[in-house]
Amino acid sequence: MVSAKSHVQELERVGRGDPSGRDTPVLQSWLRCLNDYRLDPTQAQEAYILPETELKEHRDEAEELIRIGRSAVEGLFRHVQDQAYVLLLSDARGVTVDFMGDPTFDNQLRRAGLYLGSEWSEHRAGTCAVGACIVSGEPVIIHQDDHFDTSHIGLTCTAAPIYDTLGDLTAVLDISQLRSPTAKASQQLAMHLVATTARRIELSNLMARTRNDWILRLSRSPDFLDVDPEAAISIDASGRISGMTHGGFRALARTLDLGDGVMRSLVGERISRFLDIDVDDLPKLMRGQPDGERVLRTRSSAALFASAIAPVERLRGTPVPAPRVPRVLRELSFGDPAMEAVQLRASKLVGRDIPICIQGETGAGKEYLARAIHDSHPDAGRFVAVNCAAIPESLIESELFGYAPGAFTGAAPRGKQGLIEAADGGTLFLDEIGDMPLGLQARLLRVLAEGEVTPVGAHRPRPVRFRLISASHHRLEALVESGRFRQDLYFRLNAATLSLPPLRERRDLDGLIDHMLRRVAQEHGAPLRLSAAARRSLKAHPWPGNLRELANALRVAAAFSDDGEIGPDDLPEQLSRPKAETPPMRNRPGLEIFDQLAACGGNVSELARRLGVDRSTVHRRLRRLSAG
Ligand SMILES: Nc1ncnc2c1ncn2[C@@H]1O[C@H](COP(=O)(O)OP(=O)(O)OP(=O)(O)O)[C@@H](O)[C@H]1O
Repeated sequence: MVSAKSHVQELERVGRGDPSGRDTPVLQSWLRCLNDYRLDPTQAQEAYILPETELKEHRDEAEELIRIGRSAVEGLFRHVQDQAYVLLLSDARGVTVDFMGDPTFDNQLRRAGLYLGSEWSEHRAGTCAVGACIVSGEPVIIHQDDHFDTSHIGLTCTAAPIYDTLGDLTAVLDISQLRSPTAKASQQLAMHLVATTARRIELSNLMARTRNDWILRLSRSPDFLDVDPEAAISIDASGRISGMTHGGFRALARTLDLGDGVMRSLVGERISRFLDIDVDDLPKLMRGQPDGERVLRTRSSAALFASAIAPVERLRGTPVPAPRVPRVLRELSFGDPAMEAVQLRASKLVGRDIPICIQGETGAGKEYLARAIHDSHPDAGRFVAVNCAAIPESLIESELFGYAPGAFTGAAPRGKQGLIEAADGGTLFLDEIGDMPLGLQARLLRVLAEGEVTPVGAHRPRPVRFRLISASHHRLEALVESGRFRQDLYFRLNAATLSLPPLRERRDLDGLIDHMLRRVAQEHGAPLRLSAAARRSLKAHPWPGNLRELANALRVAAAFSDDGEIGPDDLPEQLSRPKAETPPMRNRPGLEIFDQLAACGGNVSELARRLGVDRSTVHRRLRRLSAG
């Protein structure tokens, strides 16, 4: 590697106009750094990582792109992770909004700026792949001392732009290494991979956004036309262009010899201006037609292989129906607006490969909701629930990951399958994820990134595929801020957040009471009625233990009621007694735990600390009480 001193000298020579053997994109970027941004090559600047709140804004804006790009980016990462590559998805301002790297090298990656939240705009970081790509709009390799700032001259970075369907650069996909061979040519394959992945993301984006239009896929060769075309254009029912990938723009621009920078202006043009077809010809280009017939001519007489996809509406014959909330999800509430919003959002996530994070106070129904989402899918596989707070820390690893035969003293001789593997093909529900020890968070992150689990003591990873739903009563963001929860895991888990309202804020208490009473009556084996006075007591209670406390109260009342009529005296103490009275110890022992929990703001860990017991003990007590 060149020394910082000789690097600065070279930059100064270029600044004076001396000839240089560097690639043109690198030289152009150096000159922008020196002349436009007035960066001082002698002042090395560490990589800049955005503060949490700012990063969240960038991520929120890029949410859809991150979701659409996720599977392509994960696919690329699987190919390159063995070569210690890191992947960064940055937004159009150069801020890294998604990141994949080996968690083992976290500290080094963060220091080098190859991390979530790093800003790689050219005016801040100097010549770098993301920054140069944003300015030029072209894929670029910035290898080692191509970087402007001496802090970055050990890195090799290759980036490709991602354009939105109207032609604006919306993101940059970057693949980087902390250490690499000296020759720049070593990064050509990286360049090819990153450009291909960017093209696929653009295609997914186009397909997702233009469901009511035709999609025309084009390539200069028939190979992979249906699965990985060079270019794609969406066309509306009147034959006008409604969007395109960047490859699509190039294909059109070539036909009329148009220059760069006019992509946006092609939207709204008739496709027949560029290609020898109109919208009525598109059905002939659909899959299933003979390959030889799926060729068309451009207005400049070049031949292109083409493949058309009909609008979704046309394929179904009817307009796309609004999502209906499946029955299991519908039964979660009885007219509460906040819950209805949760139910609608949840119904859109059923059967999708999007991690869901459920937030809500203890007993608010997080696991119940997770099961309802799972059960709403007809082919859902197993539902494996893991309470990270209830399993003692020393056992979590082997419970989750399983272990190989003879992995440790006392291990079962045939080894043991872990809960993650047990969820293969189904749903893994990680309850109280905020209580997962930091070391295991890194291991879980690896499972999620790689789709593989390695049992304790095993040498070979096993592939796993599951839907992930996590839950926490902690505000995970606060845990991230205090360093108790990994930020990268947090971002991976909460692709979609569902926040359950606490029971005291719900406006459907009457409906809920009736619904739960019917269920308790079934368990009880006899009909139950609630007196008006008992209902008033239930409605006056603040429900610190939420739905669990309500279910529990009704079970207790059912047990005390003599003739199936529940009166106020049948309710647990904390509900039936006037607020100022000292409780006589008449009720089932242990129910006061709900009040104690409320005093701790619903925080099980805090209550465990105050009682001087394990979190798992508190959970066991709560569960025992709610099991009636
Ligand atoms: N919508 C609902 N209708 C009927 N009963 C419900 C509903 N939601 C939750 N419950 C009941 O409330 C109790 C607590 O629910 P659940 O275990 O899902 O809460 P949680 O938020 O996951 O609790 P924790 O934070 O302690 O893990 C359970 O007994 C469950 O059966």
